[in-house]
Amino acid sequence: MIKTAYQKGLNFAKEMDLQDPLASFSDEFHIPTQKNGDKHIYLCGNSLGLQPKQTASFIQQELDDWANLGVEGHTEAQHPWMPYHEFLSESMAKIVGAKPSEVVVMNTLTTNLHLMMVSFYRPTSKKYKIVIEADAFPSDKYAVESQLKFHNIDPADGLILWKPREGEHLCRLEDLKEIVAENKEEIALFMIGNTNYYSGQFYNMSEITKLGHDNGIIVGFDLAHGAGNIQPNLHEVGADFAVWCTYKYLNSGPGSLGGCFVHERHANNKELKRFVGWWGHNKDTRFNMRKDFDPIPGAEGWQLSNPPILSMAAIRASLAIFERAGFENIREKSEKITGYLEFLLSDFAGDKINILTPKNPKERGCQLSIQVKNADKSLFDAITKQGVIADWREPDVIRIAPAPLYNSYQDVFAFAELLKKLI
Ligand SMILES: Cc1ncc(COP(=O)(O)O)c(C=O)c1O
Ligand SMILES: Nc1ccccc1C(=O)C[C@H](N)C(=O)O
Repeated sequence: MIKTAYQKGLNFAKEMDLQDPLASFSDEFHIPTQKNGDKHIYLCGNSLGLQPKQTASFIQQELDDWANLGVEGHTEAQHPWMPYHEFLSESMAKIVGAKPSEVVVMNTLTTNLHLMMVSFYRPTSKKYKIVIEADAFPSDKYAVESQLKFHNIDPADGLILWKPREGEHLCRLEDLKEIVAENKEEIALFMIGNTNYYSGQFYNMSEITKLGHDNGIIVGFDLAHGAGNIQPNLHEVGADFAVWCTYKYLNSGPGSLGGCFVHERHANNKELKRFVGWWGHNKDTRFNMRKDFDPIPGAEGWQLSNPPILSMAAIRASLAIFERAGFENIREKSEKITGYLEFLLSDFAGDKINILTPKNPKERGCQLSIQVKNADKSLFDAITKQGVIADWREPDVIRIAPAPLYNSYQDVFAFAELLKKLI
């Protein structure tokens, strides 16, 4: 009887894989291998995405051009290094729903967050507070606290935490509205991590942005867990700025460069204060060297330095896969495969498993954050021992993220069966 149910479940997962139009993409990635030679079940794209097989050749091309051309590669490489970041903008813009002139790949996430706050967090003695989710990623919290301190504002006064209610795990928009109603004259900035790294909750960006703008508040998003996972539609939503990394769902390698969005309404505002460097200067006169700073209109104008081409080559390799797969198809599979994971878990969850992530597919990406009653990290360690790579966040959450580009329905089925056996 049990065997039959198992077989039925497995057959269903196999059938879903057969019908999956993105199924062949998993062959384009290196799937980590266990010591016994079997492939791992990799459900950890929320932390570090897998390596596309074509990444090596994209990087090799730049190494070859460097070997053969030396400095001339800046202009003569197959993909000249001088404008290299421009080769990424169009594909990256599609991923975050922006115009190419609104996005730039540069630096890393926390650096970009600081650069954006230099420009967009301009506190006055009356309007100086920053709102952030209580469960924001630590780096974001450190960054906003240090910006407050930089402006001689005590975080105990200047930082407002948007918290879930007592006994709940998710933040409610009505509570953010309440915060605004109580502090509207004083709030200068919303800095919201979307999708939230811990709960997997994807907040309604249009409503948050409208709420902010209606009250004279600048709105910025950290899309570390959003980019390549959900569609943030940044231009339409009207956010002022956003930052993200490319090593999670964008599969560009550990510590790879980040992305940055500046809405086009700020593109030509030369009055905006910013920290600058020569790569943000007008390209026609950049090498005249002695000109006053003349920012490139749009997001490119926030660049500081000439970027690391080898890292950008990895991003080009990854974005080429997104172009071929089509982001809408990725989203479609994401909803299905995460829904399938949720279905399998709820089948045996009883009161043992609590999924923190919202049920509504429009309020989440592919990650489910799972709490198992009375479990400690030994459960996670047992899962790991059986070949599943997922991650654990203190105090008691296992994050599972089926990434539509390389995970199969059979991966999800195998994980659910394992968890069922272990709890
Ligand atoms: C939401 C969020 N913000 C910030 C970071 C830090 O990014 P970075 O180390 O690239 O600055 C991460 C992940 O590391 C993250 O998930
Ligand atoms: N970049 C890293 C380097 C080392 C270890 C973890 C990370 C992560 O990215 C963690 C991720 N931001 C998270 O949501 O947990």
